Amino acid sequence: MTLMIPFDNTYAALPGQFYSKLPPQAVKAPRLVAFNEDLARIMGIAPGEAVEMAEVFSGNQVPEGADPLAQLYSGHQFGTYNPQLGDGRAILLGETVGTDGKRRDIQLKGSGRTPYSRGGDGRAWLGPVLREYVVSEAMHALGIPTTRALAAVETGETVWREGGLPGAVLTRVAASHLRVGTFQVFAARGDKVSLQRLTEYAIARHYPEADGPMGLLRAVRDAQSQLIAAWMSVGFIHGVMNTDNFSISGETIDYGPCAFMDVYHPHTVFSSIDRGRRYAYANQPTIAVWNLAQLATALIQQLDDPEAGVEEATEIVHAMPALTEAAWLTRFRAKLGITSAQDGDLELVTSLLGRMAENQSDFTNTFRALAEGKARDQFTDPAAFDAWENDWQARLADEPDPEAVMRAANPAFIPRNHRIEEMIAGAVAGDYALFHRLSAVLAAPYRDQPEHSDLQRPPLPEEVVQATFCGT
Ligand SMILES: Nc1ncnc2c1ncn2[C@@H]1O[C@H](COP(=O)(O)OP(=O)(O)OP(=O)(O)O)[C@@H](O)[C@H]1O
Ligand SMILES: [Mg+2]
Repeated sequence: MTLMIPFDNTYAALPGQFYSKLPPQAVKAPRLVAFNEDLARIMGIAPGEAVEMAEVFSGNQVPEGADPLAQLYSGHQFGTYNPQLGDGRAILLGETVGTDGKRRDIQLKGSGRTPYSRGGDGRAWLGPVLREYVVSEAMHALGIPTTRALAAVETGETVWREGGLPGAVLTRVAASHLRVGTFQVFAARGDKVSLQRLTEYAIARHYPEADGPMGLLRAVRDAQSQLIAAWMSVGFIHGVMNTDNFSISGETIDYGPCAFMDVYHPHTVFSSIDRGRRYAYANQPTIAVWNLAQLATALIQQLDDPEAGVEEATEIVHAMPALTEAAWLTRFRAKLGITSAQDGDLELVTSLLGRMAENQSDFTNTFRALAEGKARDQFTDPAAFDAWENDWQARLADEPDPEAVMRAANPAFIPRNHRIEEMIAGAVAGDYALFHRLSAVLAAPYRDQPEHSDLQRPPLPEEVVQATFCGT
């Protein structure tokens, strides 16, 4: 068996301003720890022996047909513009077109220094690599647009963070790695030609029906409002929604400090560096609008008269909150078993969420329990649920099969933080059992799997993860 990746590269054919071409840096002793056969199959990749795959997915061996490069981008980090970021620890190997006709990037993350590394070492350690592997695959199984994980390799090298940690490389797959920041860097430089080229490229690759820069803006807005609503519906907190982590394709990207909420509270933040709570759970829709406004600002720079584009761009951006709210309401209706729309639905949802916040309710388990008639147990004061339940039951009267709707909208399993941490601790000690179990269970998050009910349990007080770290 020889690994075969049918590369078909387009980004590498763009002009040189968009990237730096260089191979990944070799590592000492690569060992393949995970390979996603299902994803490989869709991508038309023929797997090879583990040893060969370890060589390729660590970056030690550049596979035939790859055209490795680091992409240039910039971005607003916590609201402050950083003029040059770029892949400081990632290498795009190239693209494939899958058996489903979809074009996907294949990128190594943690593959060594590049011209964009600034002070960084270009590396990743095993913890964040496995976190991104499990959580991104869980998001996919939840039905939420996301980058995916094709492989994970331990490098056999030590990465220095707070102390010495095992190094690793993630092979990430994405519809593309175009970010809002990819546009911002050329707008900031006043490079209209590159901006136009990039706009054409993004339209051709993601939104062929879009008409010009404003059509692209509209398409990104629509995709992102759906995405944010989907995040909200599963209690996902991205944690670092900087414009360089905001994709043009509408996929979730960069699983650095992300986390799923256990106890519901709208102000929940996990990321240790998000001291201003900018990226709190309930702020995500607003931040998405802010990010879209940065894309709008960048895109209009390519117009002959940027001022003339301001009005249309503003209108497009201003329509985003209503679109996100509509998508949000559709999702939360489904979480209550409702498929039709009636006045009062919004109040029904917000009233439940308010009671959950006051009663320490576990977000995932409360919604899942609705279909099982056990939700009142999730409230410190069950009477708070009873008062709401009457209105809800009355609303369900016209719904043909609310239970099936709820079971398809409310996952039984999410990647809970304390389990992710436990998995990482295990893997660092050489035990991948929990990694494999989480991967298997989270592949079917809407299915009852009573033999894995321990993975549904919220953390005990001593297990609660207080903070997640970008220190990746
Ligand atoms: N260890 C590192 N060495 C060099 N550059 C790094 C390192 N970690 C992060 N960076 C760079 O810092 C910037 C912002 O980091 P961020 O945490 O958003 O990215 P990331 O997690 O590496 O990548 P991505 O957004 O591709 O998932 C990026 O330009 C990234 O490449
Ligand atoms: Mg990033």
